[in-house]
Amino acid sequence: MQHDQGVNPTPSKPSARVALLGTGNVGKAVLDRLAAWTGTPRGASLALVHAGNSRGALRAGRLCPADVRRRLLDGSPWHADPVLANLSGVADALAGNDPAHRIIIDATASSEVADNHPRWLAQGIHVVTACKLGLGTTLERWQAIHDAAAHGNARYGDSATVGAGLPLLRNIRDLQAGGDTIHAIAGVLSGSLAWLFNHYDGKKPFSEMVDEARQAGYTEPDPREDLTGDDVRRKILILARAAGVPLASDEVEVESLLDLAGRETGQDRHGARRDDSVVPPPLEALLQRRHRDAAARGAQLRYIARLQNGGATVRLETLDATHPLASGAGTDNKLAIWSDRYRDQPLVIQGPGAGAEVTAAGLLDDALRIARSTPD
Ligand SMILES: NC(=O)C1=CN([C@@H]2O[C@H](COP(=O)(O)OP(=O)(O)OC[C@H]3O[C@@H](n4cnc5c(N)ncnc54)[C@H](O)[C@@H]3O)[C@@H](O)[C@H]2O)C=CC1
Ligand SMILES: N[C@@H](CC=O)C(=O)O
Repeated sequence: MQHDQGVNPTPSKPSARVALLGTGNVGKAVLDRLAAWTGTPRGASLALVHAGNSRGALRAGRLCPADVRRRLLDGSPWHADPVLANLSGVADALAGNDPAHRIIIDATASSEVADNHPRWLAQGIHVVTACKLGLGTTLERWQAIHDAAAHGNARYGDSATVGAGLPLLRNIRDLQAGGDTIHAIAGVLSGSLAWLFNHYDGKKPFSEMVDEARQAGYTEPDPREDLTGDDVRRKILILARAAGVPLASDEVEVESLLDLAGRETGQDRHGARRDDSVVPPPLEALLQRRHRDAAARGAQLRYIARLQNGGATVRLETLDATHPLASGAGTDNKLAIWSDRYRDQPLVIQGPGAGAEVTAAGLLDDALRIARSTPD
């Protein structure tokens, strides 16, 4: 599968036609970034022709991103026309008479949209995605995406799926392209949990902080996806598969924070869900105690994913302050990669790993790389 790495800037080629799916936290930030590029070469290289969400869609020869954004803010109706809103019509929106690239930007968390990635790729439409459900769930879907991209000679821009656009996948691929085998990777891959554990002091309820992280746009649309470890499971799967270890989803051993609390009290996750709080009282108590114990020895709580010896784990760890993965602030993700050339000391990449702006930037970096390449 071709990824979005080749850059071949050629002035005066037709603008790539772009469809944006999803106008939530990330999609809005994509629109803001596109609006800020109006009248610039970057803006000229990407023509937004379709913007859709679960309510409907807008479509035109060239949509004005600022207008689309305004219509979201003022609540103007979006066409609920099934032809426009229906995913099967998105490819039509991208059709044109010139050989311009066609790009779908997926800023949804929708499995239905991810199901369509292989179909679009097979049609030669490039897909750029923040959604991890394409590469980070079943091996069958992951394989279908690879096969379809090869068949359609299309690219799959996945920078935003892990690390919210940090160059994690790119470095793993570059190392392998240079002849290295990836031996192991380990890191903090959840921006929301990093933010939570960086700010939690055991005084303010963890549940309130989860709500703050949600409002700041760091969590998944459903924060339980972060707390159960499902989001990190998908990310370590995406990294592992890119590193040449084709793990199935259930081969990742995940310690869900929700189950962790349930195990202590004998209440299962479903029992905990019935009281309708995202962070049930047993988890509050458990985190308070784990935080107090860690702080007493100057250590940090970190939710760590590891790929080693062909297996992967995700769990809450207490790391000494001097541990290479312990440092970091805000939503920082931090990934250590061991390979042939980085055998003793790993390559370490760190930076903000959640948030609408960085994610939108990662998506549009991928889209620009595609737009600047020569259509095949
Ligand atoms: N928030 C972050 O820091 C990061 C988020 N992501 C990913 O970005 C994606 C979007 O996240 P948010 O913007 O926070 O979600 P959100 O819930 O704010 O927005 C999702 C959008 O998708 C739309 N949508 C749902 N089904 C659709 C369909 N069938 N067709 C068209 N649109 C549809 C919804 O109407 C909504 O506009 C998720 O997959 C998330 O995992 C990735 C990296 C970082
Ligand atoms: N919910 C995710 C957002 C980015 O993928 C996270 O917390 O990292």
